[in-house]
Amino acid sequence: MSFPESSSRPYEECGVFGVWGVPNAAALTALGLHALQHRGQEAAGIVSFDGDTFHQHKALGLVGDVFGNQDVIAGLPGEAAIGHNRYGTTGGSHVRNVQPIYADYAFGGLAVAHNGNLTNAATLRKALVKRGCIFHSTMDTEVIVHLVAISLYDTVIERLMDAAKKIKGAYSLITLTPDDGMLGMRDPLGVRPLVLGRMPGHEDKQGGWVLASETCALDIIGADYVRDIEPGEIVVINADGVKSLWPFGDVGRRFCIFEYIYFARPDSVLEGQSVYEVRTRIGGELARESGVDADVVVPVPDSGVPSAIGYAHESGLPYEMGIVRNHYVGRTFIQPTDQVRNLGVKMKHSANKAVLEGRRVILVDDSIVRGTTSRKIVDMVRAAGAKEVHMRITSPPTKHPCFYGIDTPSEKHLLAARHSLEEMCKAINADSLAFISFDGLYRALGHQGRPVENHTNCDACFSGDYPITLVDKDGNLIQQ
Ligand SMILES: O=P(O)(O)OC[C@H]1O[C@H](OP(=O)(O)OP(=O)(O)O)[C@H](O)[C@@H]1O
Ligand SMILES: NC(=O)CC[C@H](N)C(=O)O
Ligand code: SF4
Ligand SMILES: [Mg+2]
Repeated sequence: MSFPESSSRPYEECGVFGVWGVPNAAALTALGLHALQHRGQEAAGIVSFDGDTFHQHKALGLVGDVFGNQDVIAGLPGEAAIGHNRYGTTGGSHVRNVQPIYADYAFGGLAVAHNGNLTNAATLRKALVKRGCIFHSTMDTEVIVHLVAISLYDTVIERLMDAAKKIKGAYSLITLTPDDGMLGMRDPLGVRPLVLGRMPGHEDKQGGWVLASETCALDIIGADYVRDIEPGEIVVINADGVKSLWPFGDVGRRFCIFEYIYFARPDSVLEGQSVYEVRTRIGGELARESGVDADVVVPVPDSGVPSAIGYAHESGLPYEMGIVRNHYVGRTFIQPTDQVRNLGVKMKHSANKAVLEGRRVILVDDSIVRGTTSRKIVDMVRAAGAKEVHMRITSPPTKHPCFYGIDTPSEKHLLAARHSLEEMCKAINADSLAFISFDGLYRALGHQGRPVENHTNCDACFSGDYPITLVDKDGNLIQQ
């Protein structure tokens, strides 16, 4: 099993979704996964439970391709279902690496869907294989399935809690069991999101429950947002309602700050904050920190849009669509080689001469990873006749890989890890380049600045301050 740092791809993560106590749960799950498509485009899967038997369908591809056929949904009966959109962090893009993972135990079946990445999966896997466990995939998630199997506790919930105490890393999990219902679980620091929703009831029947990575997946099926699952919380959802368990106690919280900057959909609300509003505020902070004389503010679509609106508002400059996005091309970083990725950027964006010609342009994007997008866009904007191009980025420089569920490239591929600001500016051919400061970013989240102590969020890909031990990478356990 390879650790994600070997990856030459840019980043992405996964979406999880589950429904309990609602007719046609699989159809709702397919809709929920559709709303979460931006979180993973490699593979999709659903496992349903009809009160007696589990059913599953999973395949490589987009949700629409995998679940576009009514017969497929009809083959997933039941009032409970969980689903997963994958972009792998540990384990390649193969048919055997599609989630949810389903396993048959002596106590019955269990399905698991995971967003995040375990930092001790390789270490645990080694030990599990040694004691006879036979793995069917190369995903980190599968160690959870085996830890549940070998646990000496009686109930599934106790076994899952036992497994949770052995794994390290980031995880938002949804599991489906025959007797205990649907379970949702967030890692002790709550690095990845997970929200609870409820379907409206009808006549004397109460509405069922929904778990999802983001609130946009509740909206698509008409579910009401109830609350976020808390860091370290396990919710058990069944006919008795929602019961919370706290196996870890309170160890703080470190929600991924990049969810706000890039991953999440702008119409989602995470940890009580609208993603759209946070992004527009980051744009405002950026305009205050690194304003420049110019004629027009242009977003790099899609993720640069809300921040460019905030930047334009704060600077008083007009906001214009100087770059038009082709909506039939997905996120560029899903392309596996640099050559294809370069072409992908051209396929995806085109310059709008009517806005750019003769103008001094401020471009706003969320991040520079390899620099592929910025370089292409700046050249494109110049070729369309822009007089000056100033690049403004709504994250601090990305200098470190993520080990918590985002498939970032290793340091050697990260432009900011190896170059100064001036070198980066030159590399992307811009007239000026500025990133949001850490304090500006945290101000946009409602803080005074980046907390010196009692950190509230994970920002390790910018700061190198990893809140959860990187067991496999550092070899701690292996040495022990
Ligand atoms: O420096 P790079 O390696 O090019 O990566 C950075 C780019 O990748 C992402 O965009 P992407 O087009 O993937 O997705 P989006 O449509 O959501 O902005 C991100 O928004 C940056 O624009
Ligand atoms: N990006 C993710 O959240 C992926 C989940 C899991 N680590 C996998 O590789 O399948
Ligand atoms: S390292 Fe970056 S992307 Fe990964 S969890 Fe932390 S903030 Fe998010
Ligand atoms: Mg982008």
